[in-house]
Amino acid sequence: MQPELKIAFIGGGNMAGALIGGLAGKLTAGANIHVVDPNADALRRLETQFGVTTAPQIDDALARADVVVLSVKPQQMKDVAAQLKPHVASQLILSIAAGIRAVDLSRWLNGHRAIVRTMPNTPALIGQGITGMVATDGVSDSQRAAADAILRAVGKTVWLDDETLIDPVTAVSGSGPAYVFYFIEAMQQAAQEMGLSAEQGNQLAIATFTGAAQLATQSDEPVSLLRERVTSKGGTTYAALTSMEASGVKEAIVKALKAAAARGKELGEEFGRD
Ligand SMILES: NC(=O)C1=CN([C@@H]2O[C@H](COP(=O)(O)OP(=O)(O)OC[C@H]3O[C@@H](n4cnc5c(N)ncnc54)[C@H](OP(=O)(O)O)[C@@H]3O)[C@@H](O)[C@H]2O)C=CC1
Ligand SMILES: O=C(O)[C@@H]1CCC=N1
Repeated sequence: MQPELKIAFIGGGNMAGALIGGLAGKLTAGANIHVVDPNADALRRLETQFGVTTAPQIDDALARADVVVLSVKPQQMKDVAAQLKPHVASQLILSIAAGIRAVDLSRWLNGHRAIVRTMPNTPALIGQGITGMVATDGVSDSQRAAADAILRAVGKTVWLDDETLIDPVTAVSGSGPAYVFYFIEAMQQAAQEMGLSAEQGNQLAIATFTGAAQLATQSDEPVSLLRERVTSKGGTTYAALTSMEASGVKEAIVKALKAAAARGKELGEEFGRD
């Protein structure tokens, strides 16, 4: 534990809550985490659960932070940066927002150069997240290590050299848990339509995802080979995959992820303007 690392969160919503759950009392003491959010109920929950300090708006407490995590929606980022600007000096600014580019954050923060852009995901809540991250030139080695430690407290990290790759990361792993839940929902629906109970469908679909993901993680073989092993010639899996091919499921998934990446880029253009 780095008991002295002081982290401030601007925005105490879903993703910030997931990160704080992994950090408080583990990477740093809860009392070293400060959360700013206008919602009193959300702040009270975080105080009670993790022992963090809170405030309804940005104030001098931000100047004492080593790392300021920007965890508001992309649409809110420019206003937040304007409120934050007078309190920024040597802190590392760590953004988790989709779309918003480091160059825009830097401009809004008076040319601040220590910025890490990240894209985490909600399995961070149970320490199983994965985060794509990229650092600007002004980030020191110790700040980079601190950013990595923060995101590793809730899962794995993947560093990128090129900021434009954050949009594809957002499409794959940032939004990815939603596609998995969507696929599980479809399997649950099919199970029920074929006569299984909701509980049975739920259990079968979720355990299948967990088991297949663990198998893919632990296997040295490509997933395409793992898929082929399930697919007996002329059997049931073959029937299902042939039906999916005929419906263009893979093309639809590829198209959907490209739409997510395009939306990430668009969010940056839409909400990164002056
Ligand atoms: N959810 C996810 O799976 C992921 C989200 N992200 C990114 O994380 C960021 C947050 O997303 P998420 O947690 O889902 O969103 P939430 O809406 O749950 O959280 C944002 C919080 O910020 C608060 N807020 C608004 N304005 C301010 C302000 N001026 N000062 C302080 N707090 C403020 C909001 O309050 P109010 O509701 O009143 O506006 C809200 O509580 C987004 O930029 C998103 O792109 C990244 C990866 C995954
Ligand atoms: O949907 C979104 O815009 C955010 C970013 C990735 C996951 N949720």
